[in-house]
Amino acid sequence: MSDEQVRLAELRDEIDQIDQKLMELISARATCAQEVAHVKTTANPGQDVFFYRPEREAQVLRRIKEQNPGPLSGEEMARLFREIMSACLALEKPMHIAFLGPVGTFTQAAALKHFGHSVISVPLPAIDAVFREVESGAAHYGVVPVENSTEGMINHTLDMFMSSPLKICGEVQLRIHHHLLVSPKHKDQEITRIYSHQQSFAQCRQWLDTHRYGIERVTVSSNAEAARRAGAEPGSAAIAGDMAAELYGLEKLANSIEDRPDNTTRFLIIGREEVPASGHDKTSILVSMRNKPGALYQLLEPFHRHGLSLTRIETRPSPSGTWAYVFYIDFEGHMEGDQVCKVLAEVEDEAVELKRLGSYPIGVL
Ligand SMILES: O=C(O)C(=O)C[C@]1(C(=O)O)C=C[C@@H](O)C=C1
Repeated sequence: MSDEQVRLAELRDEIDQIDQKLMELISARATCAQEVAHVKTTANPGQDVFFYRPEREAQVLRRIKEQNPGPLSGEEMARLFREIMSACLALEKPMHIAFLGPVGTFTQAAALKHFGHSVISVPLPAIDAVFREVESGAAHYGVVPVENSTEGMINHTLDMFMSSPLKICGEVQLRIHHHLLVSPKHKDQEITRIYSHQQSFAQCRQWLDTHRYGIERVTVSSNAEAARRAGAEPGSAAIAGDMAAELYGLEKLANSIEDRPDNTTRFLIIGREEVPASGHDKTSILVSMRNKPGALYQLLEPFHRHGLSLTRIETRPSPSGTWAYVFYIDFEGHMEGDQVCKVLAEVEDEAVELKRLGSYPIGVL
């Protein structure tokens, strides 16, 4: 055997022994999680038991990122633990996660990033269908897009909160890379039509105008549907992400064609219960104010006075009447905190209506 072969054999032997220990430790962790489930169930007989604990998961993942010794990056290590926790949770209770489908969309990628791969993911055709699935109890949680860094808010999601009793339980951000995709079967044919979702066309507008000017752009209901069509129709291409490309066996004609290199979409996790504080949280509310001078100042002033940082404010037309508005506000802090309680009490005094959409851990992954 050469020196190289001897050294490789030694190192592989070492890796085998480490893997054995890792396996034993992961199994011990999984047994612990089963015991946690037993404690939760026996402490709440006949009641709805919440096996998924977003605040605890956020604390675990934050600690892993902070204490990670390297050489793997904190993100990489957290991703591995994300999957371990996902498998442990599935042992406690398999989670049904509804998402804006079909299979292969960025929303599915966001759901898997947030919950890990050991969930049962349920694709639904529209944002309101995801809300309904969770409201009815058919799914434990739902995942819907809420804003994109290039294109702004997804108003349909915001508007759903006006009437839905659901709570926001978490958030997850996903870097969105779009590719120009074709079927390997038809790749020699001239492209006369490009399919994509309207948001993706908007996020790649400049690239398309420069590189594929004049080619027909056909808007479809999702990127995954665009990929499906490009796979079936000669002379067509799709703009979609990696998951859709893989699902329909498409090839990349051009990689990462989004106009802004930091193109990111934020998704919300919706559920039926409130989430306790994790130590690094955000709160979302909907507020409608009387239509009078200084109303917006009056709404925002308590946040400034109590030192609460606003991360977003959006205005939406109120369903109650013409020229009336509802403000959708995100800020740092948890509803269990003193400062947040004081601010919300003051806002409530002045508002026509205040709806607490939820406090939830700031995205870790
Ligand atoms: O700590 C809990 O409550 C658990 O159920 C354990 C555990 C874990 O594997 O660490 C699993 C699922 C929860 O979402 C959070 C954490």
